[in-house]
Amino acid sequence: MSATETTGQPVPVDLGTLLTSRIRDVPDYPRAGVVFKDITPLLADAAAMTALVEALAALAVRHQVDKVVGLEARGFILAAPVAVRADVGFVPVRKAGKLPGECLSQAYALEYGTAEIEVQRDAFLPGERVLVIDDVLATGGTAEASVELVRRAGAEVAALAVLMELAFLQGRTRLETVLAGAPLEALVTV
Ligand SMILES: O=P(O)(O)OC[C@H]1O[C@H](OP(=O)(O)OP(=O)(O)O)[C@H](O)[C@@H]1O
Ligand SMILES: Nc1ncnc2[nH]cnc12
Repeated sequence: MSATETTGQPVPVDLGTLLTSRIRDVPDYPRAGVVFKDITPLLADAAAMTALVEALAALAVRHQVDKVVGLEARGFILAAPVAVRADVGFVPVRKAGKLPGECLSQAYALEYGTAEIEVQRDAFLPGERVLVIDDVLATGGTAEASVELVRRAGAEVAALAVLMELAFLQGRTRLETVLAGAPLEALVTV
């Protein structure tokens, strides 16, 4: 996206500013007291989505990953085009009961509930390097469970990337131990 100066020349807009401008706050959703970060305006904006996918694909390349993992459901929307752009495979981590065949499961709590996620046991070759992608890091429960699950499936978590980190919920601190030095990349922090 670009703004237009009085000269008529396009001026590049900072990525963080662009992404933030396309994420909408929805108070008291899905529960009273939660401010929900709605990414649908960003998904509907081709220029913003392109910039987001390019930034995440650059991380996949920089961290030399073999696979990109997306977390159901919003993580899928970001991770699948990133995998294509980075020319690596995509692996879905799904809510329990959705994947066929032998799966590994991990239960967890998130900002507004509890859930269980699964990955197929044969999703990775041993030691494959993986970039885990999600839209929002809130309490870190989902990210923590996914990192543990991916490791249990035999892969190495090279990095975890999120579109938006809600810093006041301290997910980054919670993830320090499980990440064990693997970087947490947040494109936007609020
Ligand atoms: O850091 P946490 O407190 O764990 O919260 C973050 C998670 O919450 C949302 O997922 P949700 O389970 O609502 O799934 P959705 O993508 O299917 O809407 C979001 O997409 C993250 O995965
Ligand atoms: N506040 C929030 N907005 C969007 N997704 C979330 N997942 C967990 N907390 C969230």
